[in-house]
Amino acid sequence: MVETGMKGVGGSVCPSPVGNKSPNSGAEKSPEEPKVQFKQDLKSVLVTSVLNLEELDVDLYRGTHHWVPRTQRLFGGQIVGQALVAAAKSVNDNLYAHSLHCYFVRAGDPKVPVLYQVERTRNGRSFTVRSVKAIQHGQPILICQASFQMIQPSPLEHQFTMPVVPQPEDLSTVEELIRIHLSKPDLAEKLRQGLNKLLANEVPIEIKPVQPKLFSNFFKAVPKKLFWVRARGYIGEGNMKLHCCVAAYVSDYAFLDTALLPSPKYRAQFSASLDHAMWFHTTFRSDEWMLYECESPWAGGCRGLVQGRLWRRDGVLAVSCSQEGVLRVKLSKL
Ligand SMILES: CC(C)(COP(=O)(O)OP(=O)(O)OC[C@H]1O[C@@H](n2cnc3c(N)ncnc32)[C@H](O)[C@@H]1OP(=O)(O)O)[C@@H](O)C(=O)NCCC(=O)NCCSC(=O)CCCCC(=O)O
Repeated sequence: MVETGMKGVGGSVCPSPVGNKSPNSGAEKSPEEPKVQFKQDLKSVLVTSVLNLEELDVDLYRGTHHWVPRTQRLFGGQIVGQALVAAAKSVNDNLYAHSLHCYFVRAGDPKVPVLYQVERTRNGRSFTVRSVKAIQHGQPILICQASFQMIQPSPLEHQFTMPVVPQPEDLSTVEELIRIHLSKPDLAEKLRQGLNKLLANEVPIEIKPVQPKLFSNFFKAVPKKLFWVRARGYIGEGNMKLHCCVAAYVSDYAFLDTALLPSPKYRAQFSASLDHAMWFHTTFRSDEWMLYECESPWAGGCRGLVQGRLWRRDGVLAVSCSQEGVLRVKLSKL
């Protein structure tokens, strides 16, 4: 794993301890307060496998796959998460990722592992930069630059306000929503097959949509969506570097399709993320519910731009993300 031990990161936005507490936590419990859901004590596969890179040589690592999207190209979030693990292994313990910028230059092949080659670009007094190349078949599939900083508290602080939404305990998971659809006797056979395939997915992320109907992509809507998200399984407190790598994995999921929301008459024939950028603002736990606020300010030229914010439950903005993806669409038959 990246590093072990209890470490904080950032702290400039909110010097609160690691963890995503509900806005009411610490206060006396009111009868309306939702019950806290405890996770199974099963370690997240993201920690035990996906982000657990094998060290082959100095600054050279190998990563394997767990879940592969139906497109049969490697999941972008997996490659970014693994690249960040590789980069983080070469920086001092007192440095934490504050941003990364990646280009997906070739489709990842799920049949072979990915090699991660780290270049120690610069070690500064406060900031340290690493460049990582993800390689398959001797060619780069991703180029990534990650910047790390030592903790530097600052009086300069502000953040947007978290949207007010229902708490995850009051919402259904994607799987629960799919099962409700599947129980409808008049469901078209093609849709039933598609939903069953989705259920068989072993994506190591749990999602609770705030507006479930937007997840079906059948309704015209402004290009904004909100969902609660967390890593499946337990990761635990204390390894902020690892939580950032898991957030990198999570942040690419269900992100780009925000750009399709205003155009339900089209469906993506070919979609793939072209680039992905992240900014880590403060401490959080990626195995606890975070609100992912996604919006697409623009689409055109067979591309879509999406921007996202990952909020801790206590209203602290933890991570910001941006991505442009290629979106080639065709008229939807449904
Ligand atoms: C394909 C990328 C983006 C670059 O494209 P291009 O330079 O065009 O590459 P080619 O290899 O020449 O073409 C690829 C593919 O596209 C077809 N193509 C190209 N141009 C056109 C055109 N003008 N009109 C129609 N079709 C065109 C071309 O024929 C090829 O089709 P194919 O033969 O059927 O393959 C390239 O840079 C790339 O692949 N980059 C990697 C992108 C990537 O893998 N990103 C990460 C994965 S995406 C992801 O994980 C999203 C999350 C999914 C999970 C979820 O939310 O559910």
